[in-house]
Amino acid sequence: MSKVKTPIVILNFKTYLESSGEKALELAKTLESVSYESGITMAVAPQTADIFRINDETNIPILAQHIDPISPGGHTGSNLLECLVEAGINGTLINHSEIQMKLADIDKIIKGSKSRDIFSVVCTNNIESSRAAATLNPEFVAVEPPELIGSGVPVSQAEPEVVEGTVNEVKRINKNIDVLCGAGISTGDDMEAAIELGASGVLLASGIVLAKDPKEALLDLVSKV
Ligand SMILES: O=C[C@H](O)COP(=O)(O)O
Repeated sequence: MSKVKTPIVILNFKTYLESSGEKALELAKTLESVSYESGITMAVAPQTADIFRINDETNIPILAQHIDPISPGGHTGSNLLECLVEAGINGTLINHSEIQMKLADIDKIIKGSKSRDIFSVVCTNNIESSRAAATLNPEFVAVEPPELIGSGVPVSQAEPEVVEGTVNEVKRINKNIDVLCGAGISTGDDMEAAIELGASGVLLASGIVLAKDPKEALLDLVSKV
């Protein structure tokens, strides 16, 4: 698998109306334009229903928000890896704080993704869970203290020791794993602080999706990289 160029900004669309349907496509096109203008790698994690169209109409890297640990067959309402690959994903979030998984299932999705050249971003909530995630060899570990998610209080400024400690622990286990940080990130100062703490980028949502002008917010986010 070719290494994803860092620093990277991954925007999780979650299930906000501002990043659903037509607005998901519009936001993906905005990220594609800002990525091209700034030279900074950007990727989107839209809802499953929006993946195919975003892949069809843009060249921005796409992540699934979640992949169910299932094999093809009799399952209803699940996200099957093989189907998401055909829809056009390049990567996947795994174990996001809002849809957590068992360790064995995280391992299964990482292995299945690697075999299909899909990069994995395993979400964790502290240094200890980041250490455990690193032993499974994903491409990325994204540390996000749950209490800061959606708070507008950036982890890189509020809990820098969690970011720095995660970088140190993950790199001790496998120096090839890149660490991202997320939760409350929204400005260029937040991203600059994350990079200074050793992170290779950020995973964010509300600071951009709910911004009055998402393009302006994205340009500010990468203005100090
Ligand atoms: O996936 C993104 C994280 O949950 C952070 O969300 P947030 O940027 O709204 O705090």
